[in-house]
Amino acid sequence: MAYNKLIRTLMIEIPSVPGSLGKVATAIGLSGGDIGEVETIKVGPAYTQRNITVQVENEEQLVKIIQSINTLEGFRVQAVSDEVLRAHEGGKVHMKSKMPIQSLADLSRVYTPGVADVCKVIEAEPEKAKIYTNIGNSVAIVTDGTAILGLGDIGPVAGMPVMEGKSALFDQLVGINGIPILLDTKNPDEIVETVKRIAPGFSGILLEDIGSPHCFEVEERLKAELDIPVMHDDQHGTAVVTLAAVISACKSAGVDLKEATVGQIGLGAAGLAICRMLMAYGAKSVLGADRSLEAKERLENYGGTPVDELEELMERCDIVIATTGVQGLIKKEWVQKGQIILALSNPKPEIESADALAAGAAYAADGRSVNNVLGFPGIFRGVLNAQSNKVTHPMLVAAAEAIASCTKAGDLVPQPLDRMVHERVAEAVEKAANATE
Ligand SMILES: NC(=O)C1=CN([C@@H]2O[C@H](COP(=O)(O)OP(=O)(O)OC[C@H]3O[C@@H](n4cnc5c(N)ncnc54)[C@H](O)[C@@H]3O)[C@@H](O)[C@H]2O)C=CC1
Ligand SMILES: CC(=O)C(=O)O
Ligand SMILES: [Mg+2]
Repeated sequence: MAYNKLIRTLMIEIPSVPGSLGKVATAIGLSGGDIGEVETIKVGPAYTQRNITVQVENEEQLVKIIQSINTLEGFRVQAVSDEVLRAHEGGKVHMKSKMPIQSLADLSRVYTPGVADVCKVIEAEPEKAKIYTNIGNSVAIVTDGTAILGLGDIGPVAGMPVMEGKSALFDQLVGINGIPILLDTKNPDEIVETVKRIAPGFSGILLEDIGSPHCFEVEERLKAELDIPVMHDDQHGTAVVTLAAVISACKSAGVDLKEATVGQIGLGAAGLAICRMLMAYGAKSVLGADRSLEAKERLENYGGTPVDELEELMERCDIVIATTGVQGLIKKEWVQKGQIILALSNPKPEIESADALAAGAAYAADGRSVNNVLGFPGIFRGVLNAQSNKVTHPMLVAAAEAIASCTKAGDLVPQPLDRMVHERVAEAVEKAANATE
């Protein structure tokens, strides 16, 4: 099933006569729905109850499907459930014990009194905590909830599904223990103070969905004040993956980045970091637009060129990247022939890739494929493997080049679930860390 549509499960009561399931399938198909799994819940003499999963474009189409099933004689949609919500029931991650605790001997080994000896070993030699606890493999995923995806300041608790998602990805892609930490403050001093105080339990800090401009100060201060690696994913994870996509797009389109003009729409956390990365990587010039004057001034301070009108930026640039959180911001008629367009906002892009391509773009991608999931797991795996206490610019460039090197000809980035990509990123980052230390 495609992942940009709504997925719903319909619980339907169907007459127990041959051909009934076919009638439901036809009703769903004629209304434009796409059928996934079909599950039989109960078979009775008169009625059979089935769960049918359908993929639909929008809520209106869902309503149409339900109405058309209900107009069939003897058929009734009893309930509609949301597969995505169902997948989140009870949360997506779970802290689990690695040790079986079946006997009293196990208990005294894993817990008291045995554990006290381990505490004393660590007290005498604190670095042994990395051997005898999971601190060496744990990263805090810290948010204040101020820029959750492109949903804005919805608060840390509403942002928890995203943090649990990052945690699940850390675990499954690179075996890191990612612990979500929700902060009940947006005050930079309090964020820094709180993260510093919880830092002893972790070997790295991934700042996530902390909005601009306070994210810049928070990250800089934590980097300076902590002796473990700190990275704001929305800035640097995104910049890494965007650079990888730009490298691939330039290669495929025969564009030399050193001769290219890049336009960045949205100069917040992601946008400013992307500009800085592309300028450092040698783009000829980087233009940037934002509705905030301060954001444009920040770009200018880093050597970029602010532009006031989006249309002007679209006209002047070979490569356009957007991270505003505003769905549909880029109009089809602004797209130039042969342009490379990365509309990276989640959950919905500034322009659909199909529309950008139809309007003449040579390459187009959105934030579901060009996504920092390709970056942050391998970056932290590499940094932890190298036992480095920082994430540096050369490590980020090495990560971007590793992602680009795993990309198939014609694609902009590799498939995020390809474990080999994350291994390559980790190796490249570890190598870059060892080269600088
Ligand atoms: N694909 C990916 O891996 C990633 C995508 N993103 C997406 O980028 C978007 C922004 O995220 P952040 O940079 O963290 O947020 P942010 O809040 O730090 O930045 C958003 C910026 O866009 C500007 N903006 C908003 N509306 C605008 C408009 N109509 N015209 C011009 N500028 C406008 C704001 O002034 C702000 O500077 C979100 O939708 C997020 O999902 C962010 C990180 C990773
Ligand atoms: C992917 C991500 O981190 C974001 O959209 O905020
Ligand atoms: Mg994010």
